[in-house]
Amino acid sequence: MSEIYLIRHGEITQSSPRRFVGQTDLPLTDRGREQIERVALFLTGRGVGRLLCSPISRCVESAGIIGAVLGIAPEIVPDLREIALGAWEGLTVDEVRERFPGRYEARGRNLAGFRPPDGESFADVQRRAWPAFETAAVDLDEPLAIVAHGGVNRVLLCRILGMPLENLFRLEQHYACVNILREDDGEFRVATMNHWAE
Ligand SMILES: O=C(O)[C@H](O)COP(=O)(O)O
Repeated sequence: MSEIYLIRHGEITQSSPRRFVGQTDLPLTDRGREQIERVALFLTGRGVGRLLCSPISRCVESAGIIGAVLGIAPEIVPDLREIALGAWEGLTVDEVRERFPGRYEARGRNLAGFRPPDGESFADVQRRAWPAFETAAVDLDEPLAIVAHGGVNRVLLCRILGMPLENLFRLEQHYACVNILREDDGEFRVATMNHWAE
């Protein structure tokens, strides 16, 4: 049995009102870097031998900070990238409602299956992210750390918890939170969810 630390990247700049981010490449804020430095300290001494991250720069940067402290080179895993929100990326909820009437509400009724134009559904994300996660996380000899996203972490947690994707936003994922998972004989358990410190 070994532990998997599933982490969300640190804070990024968000405008107010909030805009859909998806795969848009936004950098960490200074606060986000500090949050991740605290995660690196939390992981110190826990025997983490491998560090994976999404290819999007907020995760690459977060993993770089953690890797520098732990002395591990991060490995990029393309299938851990955040959900593609296509034509909705960069828009506010009001702008989506204006440009795509009724679609924001349609998404709310079908979070698992709804795809924005040129985008993905959460079921699509689960289909690609779960095999990437599982391949890396079974039969571990030493603890593993993964830096990914709010959407990716939630679909992985839903799968482990046996929760329908329709409920995924009930799972909180703060910036720089750590979820502690345990794997035994191909079975995963969630030991701690959304652990974070300010
Ligand atoms: O807010 C969004 O549109 C995306 O889910 C971004 O999530 P992330 O900040 O965890 O990448």
